This record gives sequence, structure tokens and C-alpha cells, in this order.
Amino acid sequence: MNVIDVKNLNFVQGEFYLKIKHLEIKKGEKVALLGENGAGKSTFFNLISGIYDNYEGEIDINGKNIKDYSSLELAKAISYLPQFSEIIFGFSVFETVLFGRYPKTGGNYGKKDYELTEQWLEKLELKDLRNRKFRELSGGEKRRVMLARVFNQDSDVVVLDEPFSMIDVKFIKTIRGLLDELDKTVICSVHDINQVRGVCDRVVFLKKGEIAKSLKMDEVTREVLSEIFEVDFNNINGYFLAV
Ligand SMILES: Nc1ncnc2c1ncn2[C@@H]1O[C@H](COP(=O)(O)OP(=O)(O)OP(=O)(O)O)[C@@H](O)[C@H]1O
Repeated sequence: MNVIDVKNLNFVQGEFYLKIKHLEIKKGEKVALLGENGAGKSTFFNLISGIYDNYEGEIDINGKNIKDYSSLELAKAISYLPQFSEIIFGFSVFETVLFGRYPKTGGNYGKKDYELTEQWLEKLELKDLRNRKFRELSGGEKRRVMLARVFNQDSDVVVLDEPFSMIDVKFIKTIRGLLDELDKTVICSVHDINQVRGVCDRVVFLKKGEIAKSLKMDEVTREVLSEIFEVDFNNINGYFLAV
């Protein structure tokens, strides 16, 4: 079954055009979205998450047009880690992660919600930060909190815009492990394909607002990467390095 079906999507943003004729993502698939700066990755995520609604075409999640979902229903179906997130109010780390449970509970948090929140705090090593204000954390700490909150939302589809940005090497390993074991449909943008090797099954390449290629991870070659990013790549024991 397709969890996401995109048909004849056309979106204009200033000088930029995003055009996706057809994209299907199956239940349980883990898809990496790659493309140069400005290719349209964040724009695509804002569209499938229902943030932008002034587009032509249709986006279905679980067989239903996202325009026919209420915002709470949509948040049960899809969670989204945007490229940048700020929380200006003085919420603590614990509260910020707990609020991921809002779509499923309407704010009536019970034992299960507190337990799940504790689990995600533990998995992202945030327990020592639990009482700190979100807005007073470092960039990488904030990123881990927002990831914990997205995972805590427990939606069918998890959309992550550059989940590894600002994250140190130890936590890149942790987050790769969490993504690998996550029993969800995942779409995540990355700049370094090596970070999702062994985690994502498929790579969709965007170029200038269109899908240039959609390949299984093991079909990606240095020639493909060179064509997309317009720089040469070496393949060193399965890892790609721009040269
Ligand atoms: N609010 C806006 N108004 C007009 N143009 C915009 C707006 N936001 C983004 N754009 C343009 O839309 C295009 C796609 O931007 P988008 O943020 O989707 O790219 P991206 O692939 O996520 O890039 P990056 O890798 O740099 O994060 C870019 O040319 C950008 O300049």
C-alpha cells in the first residue's frame, strides 16, 4: 500500500517552481531526499506536511487527500522536523517532548504519554536536560529535543528535514540507529548520502524543483552523484566523497 501518493503537483514560490508529476512512497519505506541547495527539499516537505496549501495537484496520505484532513488528524498521520525550529515560550525540554503527544491526546496526557516521553528522552540522552528551557539549549541539543518530540508523536509518516544538521558524530550514530529500528515510513533530507547508507532503502534526487532520479540505495553510483551535484565523487569502500 502507498502511504504517500503525489500526483501532478505544481507549486510556485517566487521565481521557484516545484513540479512533481508522480511520487509514491510505500508503507515502511525509508526514503532519502537529496539535492543541491535550493533544489526544493524543504518546499516539498512543507507541501506534504500540509503547511503550504496553495498548490495544484493532489497529495494523498493513507489514500486520503491531505486537504480533507483536520489539522489534528493530519498530525496523527505525519510528523515533521523542519530545518529550523524555535520555541520562544519558556517550555522545558520535558514539556517540549511531551507536547509531541498532543495530536493523539488533545492535551489529556496519561501514564502512557509520560512513559513514552521518558523513553524518547532516554534514547536521545536528554534526561539531564529535562528541566532546562528549550530556548536556552545549544543548536545540537535543540535538534535532539525536536527529534525526540517528532518520534514521540508516533505518526505513520515521519518527515525529517536534515535530521543530522548541528548533530555531533556520536549522536549521528545514535540517530542513525533510531531511524534504522523505527517501524515507520520515513522521508528525510540529507546533504551527505553516507549518513543514510544502511538506513534508507531509496534515494529520490531533486534538481531544480523536479525529481531527477529515484533509485534504490545500492543503485547510487559516483556518476549519479556527480550528475546531480555537478562535482566529482570518489567511492571509497562504499562511502562517497566529493573531490
Ligand atoms: N518564502 C519564499 N519565497 C520565495 N522563494 C522561496 C521562499 N522560500 C524558499 N524559496 C526558494 O525556493 C527554492 C527552494 O527552496 P528550498 O528551501 O525548498 O530548498 P532546499 O532544497 O531545501 O535547499 P537547502 O538544501 O538549501 O535547504 C529556493 O530557490 C529558495 O530560494
